[in-house]
Amino acid sequence: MTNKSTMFYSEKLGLSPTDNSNWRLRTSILGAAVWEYVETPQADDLQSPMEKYLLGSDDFEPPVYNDRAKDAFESAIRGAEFFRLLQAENGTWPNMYQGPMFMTVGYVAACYFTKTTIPEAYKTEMIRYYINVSHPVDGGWGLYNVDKSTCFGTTMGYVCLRLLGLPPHHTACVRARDTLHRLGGAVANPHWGKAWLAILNLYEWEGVNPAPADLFMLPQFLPIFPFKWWVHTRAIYLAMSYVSSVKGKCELDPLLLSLRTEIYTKSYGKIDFSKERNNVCGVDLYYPHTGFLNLANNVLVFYEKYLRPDWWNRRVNKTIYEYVLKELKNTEYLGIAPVSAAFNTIVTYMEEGPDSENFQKTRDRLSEVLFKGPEGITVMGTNGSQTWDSSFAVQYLFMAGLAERPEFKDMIVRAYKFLIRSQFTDECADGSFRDRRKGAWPFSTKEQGYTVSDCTAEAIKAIIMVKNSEYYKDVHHLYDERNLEDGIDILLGLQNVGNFHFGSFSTYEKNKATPLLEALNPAEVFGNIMVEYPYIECTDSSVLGLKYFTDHYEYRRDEINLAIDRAIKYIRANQNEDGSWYGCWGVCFTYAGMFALEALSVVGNTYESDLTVRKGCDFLVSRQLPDGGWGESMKSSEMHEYFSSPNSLVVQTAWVVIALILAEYPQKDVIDRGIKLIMDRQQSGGNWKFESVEGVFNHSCGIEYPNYKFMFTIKALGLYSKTYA
Ligand SMILES: CC(C)=CCC[C@@H](C)[C@H]1CC[C@@]2(C)C3=C(CC[C@]12C)[C@@]1(C)CC[C@H](O)C(C)(C)[C@@H]1CC3
Repeated sequence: MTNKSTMFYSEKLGLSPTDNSNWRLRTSILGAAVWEYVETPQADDLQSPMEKYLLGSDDFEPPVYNDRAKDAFESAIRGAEFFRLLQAENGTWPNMYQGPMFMTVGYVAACYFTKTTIPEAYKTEMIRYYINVSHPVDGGWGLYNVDKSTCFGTTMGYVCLRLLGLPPHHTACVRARDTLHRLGGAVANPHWGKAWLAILNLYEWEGVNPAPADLFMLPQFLPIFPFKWWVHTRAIYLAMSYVSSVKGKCELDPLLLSLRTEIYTKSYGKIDFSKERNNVCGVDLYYPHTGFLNLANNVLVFYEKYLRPDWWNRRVNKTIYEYVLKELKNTEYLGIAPVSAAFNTIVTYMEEGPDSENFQKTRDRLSEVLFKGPEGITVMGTNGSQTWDSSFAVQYLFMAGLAERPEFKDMIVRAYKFLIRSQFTDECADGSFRDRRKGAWPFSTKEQGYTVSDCTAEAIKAIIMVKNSEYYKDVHHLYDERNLEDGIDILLGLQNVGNFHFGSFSTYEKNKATPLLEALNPAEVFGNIMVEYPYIECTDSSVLGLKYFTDHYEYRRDEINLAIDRAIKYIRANQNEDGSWYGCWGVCFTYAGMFALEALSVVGNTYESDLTVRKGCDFLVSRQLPDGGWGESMKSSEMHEYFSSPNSLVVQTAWVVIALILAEYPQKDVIDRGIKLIMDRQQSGGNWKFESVEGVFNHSCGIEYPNYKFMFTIKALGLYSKTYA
């Protein structure tokens, strides 16, 4: 057995893990990554160091340095040497993009519903994961892996464990069930939890608030027309509304019948489900219903029950299904993200049956969101973070002064080639209400198919860096720089320039409908999901990409400069009184502060010359901890106020150091102390350890970015040695 010698909780409970040495990560040139369990490994199919590292195997052999790095530059080199080991053949850095605890249920339920067998090794590891991240005190689960226990997390976790084969008397089940009952039982789930339970025939559809498919039939000019919502929300509700309007549910079987007796505090037959629609456990509730939503739900329930003719329902679902098929076509059957992907699998199965190509292809791609790590297997936030990480890796090696060293050339070329392959080359199907995408880049893979503003900007910058370097002239011909122009067109088109947060950038599209729609947010556990909002980080990255492009190319220069100008004004205007910026995708003020100060710096603003920069730096400096580093807790994201973590964290220290160096902060000793902390935390192999969750979404859900602890530290160390050499 080659599993890490640390004893996991699952082992304490007597569950044996699978053999780490049998797992292989199969990757495709477009970035797909699937873990396969090979029963008898072949001699020509050895595990790579990357696979061993990701699995946490004992036989992973890191480089060993017997001394401490003598200076920041040497420390950066060691970090990059280690990071190089983690790159896959295809140029990406596969990693366990874990956190959200409400994704795995989609995979398990979709398999159960469609009678798809989950391979034994996967089952074992999924059970292990749940057990190993269960709450140490009460055995439940929350919204993300280190959250307090919630009804949603605990119900989904419990149901998964049981469907994956753990018996009800197992200690893990007993503890989780007690916690679930204490939280009110499964009736107190939020909307998505209730929907999964209803699909599994563990709850009645009359107790689930409507996900009205009819909305997709409304005239397109109305703000409430779903294709104007945020891309994720509309993709989830599209497929969910199909299932909900036909009240789709699994066949009952003995296991489900038993589950019905386990997850509630009273007997199933005694529950009046119609009265439970709005029952949500207080611990879960992040975004309570508005009175308006409750009214709308009541009207819709009446409509669905008494007024909606069946022929109309069929017709609506026919339209919905056409949209689902378009989504599948546009995403090579992946769907935008795991939640909608699971719903899409169920919908294709219901509509076309188990033997259909659409169902099988959709189901088969589901395995790309699973990832095996030391604690087990979970469903990740997306099918990876490939493009985003590769763009950063290329850029930061250049910025750190490492890219033109021979030992790193291969790694950069591979990432550069991956970025080239990941640029969109075609448009979405007609009538799928998607914007132009040719020329843009996604967050994960080209096949996933969704443009993201900052991912496009960062990829553009990375590619130009390679194109500009003489050292890489042998690979310049691989990319025709005219293709950058398409990317620039898309990026310029993404800026919000109406009366909505003028000058800002959102994530996937520009804002298309009023934020007043948030009054209809039915999800209860997430805020700000109905429409596109402006984001400081997306705006900052867009400035970085546009500025770097216009420094090297003539194309649309005036418009680019105007866009930059507007974005910078937006960034300035959205600084808080105290000099901070709130970050939505990383934890939290340190993350946004770094991006904002870098954007301001590339257009020439420094601590000396600019008041916004000065306030931004002073805010960050005032949060330095006695050990010289910085650390921020997830609580900042939830509470919109700076909460320091008790100890400094490497990633956030790197973010702040980068910000201060780029802003030309005058007091070098402040920066020295941050750099010292990063160097002190470097392990003997040149790596850094995971310390705390780095990312977040929708203000409430933490998500890990395992590559950040390498990329930002290397950037900080390299910039430091360049600046003060
Ligand atoms: C509440 C819902 C709809 C749940 C599904 C989860 C998705 C919405 C999350 C998971 C990963 C996620 C946080 C992500 C992003 C959006 C929301 C995602 C896809 C984006 C692309 C937004 C823009 C950001 O700058 C950045 C590129 C970092 C992230 C990456 C991950």
